[in-house]
Amino acid sequence: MSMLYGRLDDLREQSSRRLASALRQTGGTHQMRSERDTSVALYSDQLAQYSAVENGLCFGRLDFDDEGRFYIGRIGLFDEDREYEPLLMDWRAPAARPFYLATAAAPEGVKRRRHLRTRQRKVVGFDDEVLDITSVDPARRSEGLTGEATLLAAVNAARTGQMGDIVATIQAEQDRIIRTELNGVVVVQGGPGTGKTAVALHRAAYLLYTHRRQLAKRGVLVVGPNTTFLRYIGQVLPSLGETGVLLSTVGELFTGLVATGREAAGTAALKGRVQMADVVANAIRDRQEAPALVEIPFEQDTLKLNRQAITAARGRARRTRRPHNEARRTFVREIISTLANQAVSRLGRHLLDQADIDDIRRELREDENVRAAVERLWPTLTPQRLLEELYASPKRIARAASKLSPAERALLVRTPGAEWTPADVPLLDEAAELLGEDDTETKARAERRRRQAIDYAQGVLDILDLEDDADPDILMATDLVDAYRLAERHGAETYETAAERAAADRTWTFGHVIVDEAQELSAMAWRTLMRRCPSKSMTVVGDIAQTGDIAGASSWSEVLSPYVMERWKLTELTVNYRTPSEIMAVAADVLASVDPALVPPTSVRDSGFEPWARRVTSVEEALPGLVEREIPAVGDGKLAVIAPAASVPSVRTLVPDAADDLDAQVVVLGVTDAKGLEFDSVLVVDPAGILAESPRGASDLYVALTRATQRLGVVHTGELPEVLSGLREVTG
Ligand SMILES: Nc1ncnc2c1ncn2[C@@H]1O[C@H](COP(=O)(O)OP(=O)(O)OP(=O)(O)O)[C@@H](O)[C@H]1O
Repeated sequence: MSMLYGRLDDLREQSSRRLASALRQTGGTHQMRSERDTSVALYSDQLAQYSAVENGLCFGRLDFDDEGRFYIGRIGLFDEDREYEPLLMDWRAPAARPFYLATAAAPEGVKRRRHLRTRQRKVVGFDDEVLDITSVDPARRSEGLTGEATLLAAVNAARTGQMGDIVATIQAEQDRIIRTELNGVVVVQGGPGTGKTAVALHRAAYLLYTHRRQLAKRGVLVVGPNTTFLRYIGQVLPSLGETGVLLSTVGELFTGLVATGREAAGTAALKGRVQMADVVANAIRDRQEAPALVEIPFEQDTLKLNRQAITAARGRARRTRRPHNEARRTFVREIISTLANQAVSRLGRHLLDQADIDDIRRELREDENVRAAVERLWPTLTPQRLLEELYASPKRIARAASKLSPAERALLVRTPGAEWTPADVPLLDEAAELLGEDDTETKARAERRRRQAIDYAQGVLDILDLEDDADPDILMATDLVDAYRLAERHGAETYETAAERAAADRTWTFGHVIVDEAQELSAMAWRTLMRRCPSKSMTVVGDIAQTGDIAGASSWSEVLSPYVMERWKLTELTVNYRTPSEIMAVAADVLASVDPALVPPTSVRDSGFEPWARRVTSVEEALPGLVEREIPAVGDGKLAVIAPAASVPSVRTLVPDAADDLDAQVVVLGVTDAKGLEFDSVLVVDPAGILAESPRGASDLYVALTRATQRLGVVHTGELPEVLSGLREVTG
């Protein structure tokens, strides 16, 4: 072990030396500077990676029948002095696969698999498995687990509020999914706690390792349901030495806008329906107006546009099939030409030459009244303006959404200035596609960046000039020219990771997209995501049985077939690593009430703790004491109180130490925010309230019950819902 850490230290020192020397270089030709920037980025990345893999650098060893052996770890290390012989095998390398897949029945030449337990840089223990067919006991329940002792230690450990990586104990069914080929859509369906999120993140690391060249350029996007969840999983990829992945919610994908507004569940569900794509398209056409007559005062005269002329211009513009803001140019040209003809014939065509006619056109184009008229007939629109003005006007909604019922249309009405909601984002994105990019802000940003680069280049040249001790007055002008040129070249080659560039660009398309809790996404959100991934290289991870959002999915085929028809591959995870069997037995009844055909995943272990229910006369009175009593039981771990969304604020006041950030020991959450998370102990408050709160209430209760890794208690005031009759009632 010390040899491996010695090698890691050498590499770290080498990179910091190179980084320091790159940082010391200043000036030089533009090419030297851009090379320097690339080196700085490269060495900084290397240093970040070396620190990230410090913990648990090496976690396994494979001994082969032919007496060969090698160590497995987070990254590959090679012996420089001995022709780069491998010292440590990267877990993602094909040669490392038997560590995850070899079994006694199919040992792949492996004699022994060793899982190493390390603390800081020391080995503190190990578990060996001898892959010997005669040792297979067919009666053992856990047969088929890889590295069972290490796995059980990992799943039993107290939770920290941050998801950890599972690189040392990936199971065979998970490994197969992680290493599925890059192309095409892979769906990972699995019950709660089956490691879907873990698999998705390890797959991102695997794909970046295996297809580095292809993916580093376009980047990988991981989409999660909310920012709490993204924070929870945020450390996993860095701990695997990967930092260039963009983590985002769908609500954050519309660059330059924060969609934190809230709205009624029915409104959000409606906005998620695929029919909204037509509503947005109709809303844009509706803005291309053709009134019976428009009169435009121009100089001493009044020019007239009748409906026929407007419709003709509009037809031409529409036939370009360009987005609204781009087609506007054609519309303007047609209108100006109609108006110019009128003006010319009134003045007398024979009195004017071509230069006069050109002047008239120019004057018309610049005239305030003409501009205002054109703006009314074919306005320049941003997605924000389009939607805001649509929501503000029941009349506009009626025209754009004639296929919706009056009650549905009423759900869309909203006063201008209200905050954008997550369900608005796919609509804004749809609108942006149909309107054409309004890139004023991007252009302004690029211009600012260019100016900074010019200032920098100018600064460098100034220094060089001074060093040359030349006449500053003469050099000024040429320097300026050079500075522009240098800055431009320099700017084009500035090093930014794909993830950074992608985050600043709405139209960025990714090399691979991973969608977690994918069952929650609406049809409109899928359209947004599919646009970000034209190659349709995607990993879609979720559990149809856990769908809580009314706009969410009821079947993978329904979600995916509009984009890839039947060309997607279903993979399944069946073992639950989180929830112990005692809790799963209770959750299984709830699952059966969602759909009797659904099969719950099999728990990998028992906890020895029986979940309970307690009927109380008042939650206000009882809950603080129950929380107090539960805290010592979780020790260093975490406790979550999960309540119906509507009662979360009041429940929070009952648990004084509770916070909504996951670092706190006790958190109070609604089901939506608890999705994908886990805690050592969970208290579910008011299960009947959770069931009643949404048409998908049973799925929500199933999610709430399956968040616990050890202990579960249910607190209720009225009768315990029928689906929980398997719980033991306790008193006192
Ligand atoms: N092979 C493994 N080794 C160790 N721990 C594992 C393994 N697979 C999963 N786990 C652990 O099980 C827990 C559940 O995993 P994860 O959150 O990925 O499940 P999930 O399927 O996404 O669950 P849900 O659908 O409820 O969100 C995590 O703590 C994860 O680290």
